[in-house]
Order: sequence, then structure tokens, then C-alpha cells
Amino acid sequence: MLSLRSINQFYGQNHILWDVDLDLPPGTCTGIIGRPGMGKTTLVNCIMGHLPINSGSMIWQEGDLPPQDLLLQPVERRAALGIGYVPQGRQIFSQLSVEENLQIALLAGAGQERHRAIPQMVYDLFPALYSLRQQRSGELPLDQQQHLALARALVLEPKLLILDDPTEGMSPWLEEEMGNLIHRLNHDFGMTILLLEQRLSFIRRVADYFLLLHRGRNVAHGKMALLDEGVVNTWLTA
Ligand SMILES: Nc1ncnc2c1ncn2[C@@H]1O[C@H](COP(=O)(O)OP(=O)(O)OP(=O)(O)O)[C@@H](O)[C@H]1O
Repeated sequence: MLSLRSINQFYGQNHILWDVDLDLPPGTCTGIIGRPGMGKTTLVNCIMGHLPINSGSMIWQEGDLPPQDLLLQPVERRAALGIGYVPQGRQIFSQLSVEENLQIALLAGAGQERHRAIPQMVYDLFPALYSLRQQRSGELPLDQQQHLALARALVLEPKLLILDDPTEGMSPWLEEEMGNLIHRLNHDFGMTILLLEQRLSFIRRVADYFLLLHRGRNVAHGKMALLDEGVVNTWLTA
């Protein structure tokens, strides 16, 4: 679905990402882990086109269609291509209603017939949002705000869904519910998932693969079973 090779990125003179490779096979769930400040959000901002990279390649491939160079696609085109993004801290428009938030997200796919209405699957997944669709979103409880952030990414029916720190500030009960939702999107809807997460137990529960970033370098990756205590003690403990 998405393959990154040798991604390098700088903030000014600071070299942040160093030759990062990442493969996201279709239908899999991958977790990017690492201590705070190691480059996880920067990598996703590069994938979304919010930050330019200095070198490397990003190839997008869907089914039997020819591969596409993602770097040639502007930001708005990446959403229309099938990449959904739930940013850290949700970033919903708190003054607007639930429905207005969803309509604005739909505009990212403007011009494509299939994106003219909010897909039924969004309200099927989040029935409470349907009842609350006229409510100002800033007045929603935390769990509903998180559902709205997720719903905004789902209105364009993405093939790849990227979630940055989806369990931030959540109680164990809400974390469990978020894990179930991600599992459903991955298994029942066949979405490829990329997850940036601090909570190891959560990653272990929902992801098939991991990539571990340390100071912007990919120091370990593979199937989840390879994320053993040795790796954790070397790279993730303070
Ligand atoms: N706008 C910016 N300008 C300059 N440096 C930045 C900027 N944003 C992030 N950085 C630096 O880039 C590095 C990687 O930051 P990034 O936010 O990608 O890490 P992270 O792993 O996502 O951290 P967290 O888990 O806390 O979100 C850090 O050293 C950070 O200080």
C-alpha cells in the first residue's frame, strides 16, 4: 500500500529523520513507537505532505493499479487518494457542530462523486454522533470528540488510516474501546492502519508490526513478537 525508502528530513539545520524505511502492506496494522521527540509525528507529517522531505521516496500502490509517486501529490490530493489522518490532540473545530465538522472533512475530497455525502458507515460506527449531529462539538465529552476526530478521517473512506496518539488522555475503559474500533476498521473494513502510540500494551494488542524510532532512526522493526523485553529495555526505557 505504502513504501517509504531512505526518508531524510531536516528542521532548519537539525537532521530529524535519518534514512527511514517503512512498508505498510495492505490490510495490516503497524505501530510506530519511540520515546517522546524521536520523530514519529514528523514522519507522519512527511507522509501527509505537511512537511517536505529532503531526500527519499514514497510509493503508493492500490490493488492492481500502477504505483504512484506520493511525493508528486499535493496535500489535498493525498486525502483524496485514500490516506486518512487523525492528528494528535484531535483538532476538531470546537465552535462548529458535529455535522459541520464532517462536511468540512468531505470538502477534502471535493470533485469526487462518491464523496458527496457522509457515508452511512460513519454513523453506523458512531451512532451517538448521529444523535448529536447538531451539537457544538466543543461541548461533546472526550470520547465523543475522539470519535468525531476519527469520523472526520473516515468520511472519505480511506484505504490507509493514520492515527497519531489515539489513546492520549484516555481512561483504560476508553482505551479498550478505541482498540476495538481500530480492530474493526482493520479487520471488518480492511483498512490499512498506521498507529503512532506511546502505550506499548495498546500497540501490542492492536498492531501486527512495529517500527521503532530512536533519534529519527529506525532501530528495530518487524512482527510484533520481535518487540521483546530486550528491545524495550534498550530503546524505550528512560
Ligand atoms: N516545528 C519544529 N521545528 C523544529 N524542530 C521540531 C519541530 N517539530 C518537532 N521538532 C523536533 O523534531 C524532533 C522530532 O519531533 P516529533 O514531534 O516528530 O517527535 P515524536 O516522536 O512525535 O514526539 P511525541 O511522541 O512527543 O509526539 C524533536 O527533536 C522535536 O524537538
